[in-house]
Amino acid sequence: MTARAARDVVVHPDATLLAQATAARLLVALVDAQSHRAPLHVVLTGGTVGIATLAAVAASPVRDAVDWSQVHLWWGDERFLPDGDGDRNETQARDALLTALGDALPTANVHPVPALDDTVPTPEAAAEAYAAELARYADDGRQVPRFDVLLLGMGPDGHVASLFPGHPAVDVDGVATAGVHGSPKPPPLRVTLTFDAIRGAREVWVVAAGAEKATAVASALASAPVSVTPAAGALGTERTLWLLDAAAAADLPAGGAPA
Ligand SMILES: O=C1O[C@H](COP(=O)(O)O)[C@@H](O)[C@H](O)[C@H]1O
Repeated sequence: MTARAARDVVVHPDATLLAQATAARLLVALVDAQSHRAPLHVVLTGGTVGIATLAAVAASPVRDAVDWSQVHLWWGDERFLPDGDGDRNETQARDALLTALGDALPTANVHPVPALDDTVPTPEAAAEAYAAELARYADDGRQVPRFDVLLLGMGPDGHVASLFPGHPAVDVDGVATAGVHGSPKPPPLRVTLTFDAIRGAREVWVVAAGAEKATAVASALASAPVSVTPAAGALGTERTLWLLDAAAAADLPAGGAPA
């Protein structure tokens, strides 16, 4: 399965509507997919719009149309901090959505990146343990499950997951995860999916809002080198979708983005 370089772009008026529309899109995508396959594997993102999207999922009555017992949740990246730290993407996702889903979402279906503790002292140890968990759900000789939807936020520098411009993790291949040191965005220690893992997803959705992201959005959609704008390398095998607010789309050519 080869990732496709063509990208679709949808622009919403503002960040609030972007999060609500992304939540609606995600819920319908899950309901549709559940009509013909199970279980589903969804990769969550941290970041401003990513967490607002999860909160919008929690607030939607359509969430009850999804059979959450057949949905597995993963993360595209994690800040390497102790369990329960408020800066962990997992903690924020639990607060925004997972707690609200309650018993509908079995605990065993939630696969956070291991947190910093005595048994997991380094990002590399967490990355290795997370890769092992991913491999448990993989088939067809793959390293990760066939993700149905993989959500990614994007930083103003063009990073996705914890793949930062010029950082070694951008070039890691052959493995599903990597430890990250010296992230330019705090905290410095992180764990990330690699591009190998991301590009195996059926659908990759990059969600970004705000004028400070406009330059990186335009760069990624013009297929800049991933060493410069990592988001350019975020591709799905069936679809790559960019979901933007008007401010983030401001530097795109009129009418959207080139493929
Ligand atoms: O640190 C992170 O940042 C990005 C983007 O965050 P945003 O607040 O600028 O939207 C996010 O995608 C990533 O998961 C997270 O770890």
